[in-house]
Amino acid sequence: MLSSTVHSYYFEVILTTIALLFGAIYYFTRNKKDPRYPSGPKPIPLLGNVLQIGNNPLRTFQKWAEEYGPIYSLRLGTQDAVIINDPKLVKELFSERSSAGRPFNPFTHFFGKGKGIVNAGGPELEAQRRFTLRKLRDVGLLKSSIEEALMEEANTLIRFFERKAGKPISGKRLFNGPVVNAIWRLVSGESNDWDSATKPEIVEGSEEVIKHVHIYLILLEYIAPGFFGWTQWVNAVNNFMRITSVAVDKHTDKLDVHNPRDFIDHYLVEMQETKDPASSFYKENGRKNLEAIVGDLFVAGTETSSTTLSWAWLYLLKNKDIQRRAQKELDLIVGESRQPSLSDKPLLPYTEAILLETLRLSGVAPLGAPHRMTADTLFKGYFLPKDLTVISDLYTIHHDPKIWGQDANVFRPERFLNEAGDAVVRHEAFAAFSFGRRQCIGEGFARDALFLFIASILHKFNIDPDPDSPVVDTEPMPGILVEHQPFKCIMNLRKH
Ligand code: HEM
Repeated sequence: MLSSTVHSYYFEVILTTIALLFGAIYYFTRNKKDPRYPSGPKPIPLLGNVLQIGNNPLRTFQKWAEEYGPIYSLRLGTQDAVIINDPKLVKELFSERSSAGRPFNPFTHFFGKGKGIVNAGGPELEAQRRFTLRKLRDVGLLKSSIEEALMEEANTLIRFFERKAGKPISGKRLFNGPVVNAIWRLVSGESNDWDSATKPEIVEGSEEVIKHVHIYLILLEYIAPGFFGWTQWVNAVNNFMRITSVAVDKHTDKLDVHNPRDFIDHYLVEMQETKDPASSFYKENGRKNLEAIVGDLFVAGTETSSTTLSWAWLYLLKNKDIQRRAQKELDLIVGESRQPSLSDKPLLPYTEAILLETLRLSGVAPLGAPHRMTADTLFKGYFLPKDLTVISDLYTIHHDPKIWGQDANVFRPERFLNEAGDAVVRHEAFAAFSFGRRQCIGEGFARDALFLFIASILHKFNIDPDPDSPVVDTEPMPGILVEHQPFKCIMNLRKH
């Protein structure tokens, strides 16, 4: 009896030893890297470098950039990643087809189930991306209706501030309504009064999705979904997708192929003209892609744009002299009797420079969106294996004193102007919308919308401090996007 217990004990010890040995061999062979793989901070088993990243990832990445240079590696849990913080290198690598994949992400995947743009890949993505980009950029019907819609949104914003003039207002979430409405108009042609007592369904729906996003959702989906918010988030996404699906149904019923009015109409026309069953625009596949793209435009476009606008408000609140210089330019070009329009843009370089400097300094999408290598690649002597995650550290690029000078952390719109101060200059290291094959497709729309909103408000109002609330500093709060601290301001009508 005793001998059989001892026997089975030894047997278990031997089995465990063999299992551990195999585990160790697997771990070390799996982690044995090509000698040309970029180096980086030393990871620990299972957690990788996660603990070293700490509670201020942006600062940690800046420190690692100094220590390890423009390309270095990290291990995020069991996932290998390479970080790039040199604008030329990001541009060059992201222009290559082999860097244009996306790693699996439960959030974006839940929205599009691999369809659409943000989370898709391969030839289907290329066709969908090309079509959407063309429609957003086209100087055609859609483009002119976008301009008209943006002017109206800017006007609603002015009326909103007129009613609030002289009273303290919170600078947080101030621009969600107009931004969501502008994108919804572009997509569905429908306009809603975001400032009404009951929030329009689309504003409420997209705010719910954002409200329930937090970084722990990814892990907690598997542990206690109801308690930690996964279920609420899934419900919010399903509700949003229902709104989209209803809009597509309505458009299908009323479609006039000779007179497409908005993005959904344009897409439905493309679907009708597609006769090849293998095409990503064909029937059911086309419908799935269309609904996924609508979700993508909201996920990628709303929070980025409205947070950028809030940052502009904070920078302007803290820089009265910059407000005055922009207002001087606006008074000279636009005058008193009308609202600024997009056609004024070339003559309002200082106002545009305010927007560019806000995009640079705030860095709302600090790490862009992660890419995935789709093939083994040798890049600048470094070996980047297939399936490696590649992250562009746009925040470090935008705050690098070697690029922007010793005042890299100062809000100074002049850095985007020529010497005479009368034209905007292109800065090669300006990376807010990233570069290459997955570069933001909403850049033109975002730059037009944000420019028009900033110009229209500065034309009419001064942004002043609330004497009862301290003016906060501009140190960002770390998160998925870079958010400012809560602040209050008072909008005072200007006396021309
Ligand atoms: C201030 C506003 C915005 C900023 C800073 C911004 C920034 C970015 C960045 C950094 C990326 C990642 C690019 C990459 O993967 O390398 C991206 C992707 C994307 N953006 Fe934007 N974006 C903004 C507004 C918008 C708007 C208004 C829309 C749509 C109307 C939009 C639609 C998209 C889409 C669909 C993608 C995914 C592209 C792809 O996967 O191929 N963005 N954006």
